[in-house]
Amino acid sequence: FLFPAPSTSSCSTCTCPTAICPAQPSCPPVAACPAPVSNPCCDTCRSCKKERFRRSILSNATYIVAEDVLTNTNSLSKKQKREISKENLDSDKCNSPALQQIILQNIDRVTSIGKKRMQEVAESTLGARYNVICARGDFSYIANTEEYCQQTVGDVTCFLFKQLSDVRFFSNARPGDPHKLVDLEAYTPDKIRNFGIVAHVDHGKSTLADRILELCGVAAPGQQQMLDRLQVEKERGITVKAQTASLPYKGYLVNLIDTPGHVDFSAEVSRSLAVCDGIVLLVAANEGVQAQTVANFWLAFEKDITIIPVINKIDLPGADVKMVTSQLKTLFDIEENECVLISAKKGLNVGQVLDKVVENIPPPKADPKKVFRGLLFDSYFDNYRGAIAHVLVKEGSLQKGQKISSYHNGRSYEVSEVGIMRPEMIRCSQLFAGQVGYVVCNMKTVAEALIGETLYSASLDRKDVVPFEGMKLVQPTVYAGLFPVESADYENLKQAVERLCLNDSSVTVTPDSSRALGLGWRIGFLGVLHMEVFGARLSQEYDASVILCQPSVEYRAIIKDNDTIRKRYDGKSEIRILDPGKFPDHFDVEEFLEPMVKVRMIVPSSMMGVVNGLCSECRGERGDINSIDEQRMIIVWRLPLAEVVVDFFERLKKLTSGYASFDYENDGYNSSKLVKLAILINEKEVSEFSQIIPAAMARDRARLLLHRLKREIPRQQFEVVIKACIGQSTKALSQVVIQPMKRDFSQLLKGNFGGGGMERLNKKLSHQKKGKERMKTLGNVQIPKEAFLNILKN
Ligand SMILES: Nc1nc2c(ncn2[C@@H]2O[C@H](COP(=O)(O)OP(=O)(O)OP(=O)(O)O)[C@@H](O)[C@H]2O)c(=O)[nH]1
Repeated sequence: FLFPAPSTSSCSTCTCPTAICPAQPSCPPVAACPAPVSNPCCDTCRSCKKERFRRSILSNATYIVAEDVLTNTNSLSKKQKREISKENLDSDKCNSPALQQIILQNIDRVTSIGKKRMQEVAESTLGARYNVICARGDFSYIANTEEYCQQTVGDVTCFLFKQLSDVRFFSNARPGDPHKLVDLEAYTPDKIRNFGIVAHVDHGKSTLADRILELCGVAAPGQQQMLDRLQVEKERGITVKAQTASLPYKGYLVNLIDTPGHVDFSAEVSRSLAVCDGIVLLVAANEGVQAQTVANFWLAFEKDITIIPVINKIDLPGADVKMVTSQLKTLFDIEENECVLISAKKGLNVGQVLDKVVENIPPPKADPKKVFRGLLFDSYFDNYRGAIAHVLVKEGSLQKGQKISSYHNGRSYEVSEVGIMRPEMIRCSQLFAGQVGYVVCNMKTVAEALIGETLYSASLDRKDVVPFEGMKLVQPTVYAGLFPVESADYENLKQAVERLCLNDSSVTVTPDSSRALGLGWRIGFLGVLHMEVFGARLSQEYDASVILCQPSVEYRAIIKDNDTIRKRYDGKSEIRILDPGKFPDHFDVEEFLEPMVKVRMIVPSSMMGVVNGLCSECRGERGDINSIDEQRMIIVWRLPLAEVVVDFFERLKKLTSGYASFDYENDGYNSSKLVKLAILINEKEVSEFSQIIPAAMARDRARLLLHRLKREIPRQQFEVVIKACIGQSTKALSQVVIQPMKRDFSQLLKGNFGGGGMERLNKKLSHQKKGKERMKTLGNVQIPKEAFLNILKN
């Protein structure tokens, strides 16, 4: 019996579950327990013994048994079972490091793909039959094995073992066991603090969250990025999804939300702030205030919530605390003495941050006396349990079995589980007013768990319920085609896309198709990084191979005020243009519109010139310029989004050697001259390569496309002319020629340059030329699929 479950009794040293022990109803509390190795009550009381045995079976128990006894487990006495397992305790195959590594590398959200992959890797590397059991929470099994490993990652426990014969999966933990459930009743609103950690990218949010988890005794020291659970988050070291953790601290329940720093995920930040009464605004001492810091400050300021300024990374040699405090004073009027100086990495002064949180952030405005009403602020999809909603309980309480309704969706549910994140899901008996937790209530899709939804007790009449102010829905800014690499994988990919979308409500999906790439989708994302993360998650979590095409933005066209013309566009006065195949006729359009963004950049003063040059090259309009200290300026430009999504940030980083930071927000539409850039190969249009772009970008884009096409299309028997043209015109904006393959007739000369040799050669060459001309008019250019992939790929 190798991995005892965490102690569930109120006494850490004595395993006696006090609540069911009639002999000793007052088992000493944890602190006062005098190390009773053999607590008398456990030996004398029958029901206690019985319960203990039941627990030993139903807790995380791994029985390592010999092959012959496995078939006969039922006949084993309880004692025998324990002894058998003890015998194997010394085995060096227990928790084998090789298996541990395989689990850590392959564990995901317990999808069958993840399990299969883990099994395959173990079998191929270790050359024996292996099996995997994965589940959330406690589970028990009897496995006949001689080598195994049990590992918990996040809220998933995984048992990978060399399989000698059958496995018996015992049962999940008892869901209703009151000993397992955390009781949060003591945390009344005045004992609760809800706050978010916000900062620019890489200023140390997740590291600070790790240290806070350690300080609150929830995590072992030294663990990293505990709130970044997705593989893509771990690999790239970025936070993509905001995560909550409810932690006990000095008699308070502090709910922290670790938010993403990258501009693409700023919607996550504003969503998180809806449930916070304050923020910890983190600034790295070596980099100072950056673009995202400014954006986050104003977000919190507008919401009128408490801001606790914290300067991180003070251990670094390049840390300049004076510079940061003066920047904070200039930009936000924050006094030097308000700042907490910490090193999240070293764990220095982290306690001071929590003390400030408790002292300065007000308790949530919540009323425990009323009937339940809660705000749904986030959700994700679990393959087994459907949508899991994260809620802030504003009034009353929420518990298992309670009937609730959703205000906007108008549906009713029965709550099957409530709990808090710590950072794994921990079941609780009840969630009380002011607390942040999760609720499972048989919502089938995330669409039902609408962000900003008001949940209320079904005992209330809908007309008496005041809904919470909804949250602003974020609109995608960039769109890209998504196709399976092999058309046969379409159905599998469809399922994967649907599931992933359930976890990421900010993407939009519309079916699309292409002659070259088959069936697929046009997907709307919040930015290019969001798009990359989506692609990476598809391959990592669903094992899918996908082609993500080059991103484009959503243009619009105002149709001329004429009934006949408007009829062609379903009577609409304004249309969205995403598909080049549906680009409207210029004569029908009054005006084309292109999306604009307000870009805020913080750059060293010495590099102002180059940055301004870049922005005006990108058709920008200059906005405000302010200095934040002697060395840094904050500059604002209004730029077309199409210019920003391509490679603006890379160019900015290159020009400023990485010293500039940037952040943008949508800023309406501008009138623009748009064109359709068509690619003609031997005078035939290949629609897959067509693009809608502002006329100003057409020439550069045409050159780039033609350069790629020339590289990718193999030489043919005849000459191939590739032209980039505007709209229906056949006049080339740019053109490249791929020379034909030629047969070498020079051997005909055989050194005979005079006489008939030269003549024969010329005759052959002229025949060849004529033949190729004929083929050029008749033949189709062969474009291999790989060429399509390489050109269309982002
Ligand atoms: N020297 C030093 N390094 C730190 C400190 N805090 C964080 N770091 C490092 O800074 C890097 C970024 O830290 P993260 O915690 O991932 O930053 P983040 O703000 O969560 O990043 P995003 O989620 O991508 O926005 C990591 O390499 C950390 O080890 C600190 O106090 N001192």
